[in-house]
Amino acid sequence: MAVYTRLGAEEMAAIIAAFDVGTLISAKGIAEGVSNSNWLIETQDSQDATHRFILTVYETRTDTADLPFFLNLLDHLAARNCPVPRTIHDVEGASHRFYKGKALALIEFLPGISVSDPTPVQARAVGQALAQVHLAAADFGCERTNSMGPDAWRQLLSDCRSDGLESIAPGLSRLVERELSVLAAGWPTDLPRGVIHADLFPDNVLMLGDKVTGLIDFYFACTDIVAYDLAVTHAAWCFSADGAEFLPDLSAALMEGYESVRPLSAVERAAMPLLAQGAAMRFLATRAYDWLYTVEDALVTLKDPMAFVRRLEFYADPANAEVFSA
Ligand SMILES: Nc1ncnc2c1ncn2[C@@H]1O[C@H](COP(=O)(O)OP(=O)(O)OP(=O)(O)O)[C@@H](O)[C@H]1O
Ligand SMILES: N[C@@H](CCO)C(=O)O
Repeated sequence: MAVYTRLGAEEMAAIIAAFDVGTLISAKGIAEGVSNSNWLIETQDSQDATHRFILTVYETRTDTADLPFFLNLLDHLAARNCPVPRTIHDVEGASHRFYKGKALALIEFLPGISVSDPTPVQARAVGQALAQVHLAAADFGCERTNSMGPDAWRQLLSDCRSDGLESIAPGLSRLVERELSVLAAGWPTDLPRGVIHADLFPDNVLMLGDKVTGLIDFYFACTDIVAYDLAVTHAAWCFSADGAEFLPDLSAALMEGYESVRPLSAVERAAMPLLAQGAAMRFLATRAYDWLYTVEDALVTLKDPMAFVRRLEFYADPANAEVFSA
């Protein structure tokens, strides 16, 4: 359940009035998502036409200093025909406002649903959309450090401590230690960098049939290795949810879709197995940390770290490197 902030009807109407999008006629809290509070907003304009928006109130996990990067990026990509929501600027032209000390933004509502069992055709479309974002962001001009990069994984996993990792699964601390050394020794420094989404899981993609209608939740977007974003997306889309089964048809379709728009260079392709190990480590780290330290009565459903331990083991096996070959 992700509505942490309570807003009365009059408060909501006053907030919406600052955006010049008509009169508020309904506001429904959205259950999905864990970081911020979200509402589906409906308004009516002077011609009685209705319009839909998403209102987000940013909670503690989002640093408001990063909002110009996230929100300007949406506008930049939307202007270049990427399927991302535009931000609605307020009557003063600002992309976000503050209400009772919290930042909020109104963004375009996009139709579509998040698929749970993607088909290869859908995976191909996601690969294309991701590559389109990478190309369209090339002239964005703003930078943001990846707050979930290799240093953050190491810190989170060290905070989990060996006994914490062992309580999740016997042998996990050894595996993590070994793989962190492999990643530290080989993490590439010479690959093309750019703006990446960094969290393109199926729940962050809206689809209608085989068409991608929305890429959402850009709140981990940052400047990093572009091919790493493809590795994150591969880890997120090409396995059964528990990570036990690799889905080769989805993998081939995702890679093919991506490369139909932005072909990988030879060095990027050669780095993919290691980048994918890094991607698996990133989600293993955040999930393990949340698994150990989220208070029991929190409203969120915890995500299983083992699902990414299995992916890490898959990517670390040299026999599987061929999934990234041309
Ligand atoms: N532009 C949009 N159009 C339509 N629906 C949207 C849009 N943005 C968000 N949603 C809906 O709101 C939900 C939550 O959005 P989002 O994933 O951005 O929230 P969050 O709390 O930041 O997520 P998380 O904690 O998973 O990172 C989505 O699953 C989707 O159902
Ligand atoms: N998409 C992430 C959560 C946000 O970092 C996960 O599934 O673990």
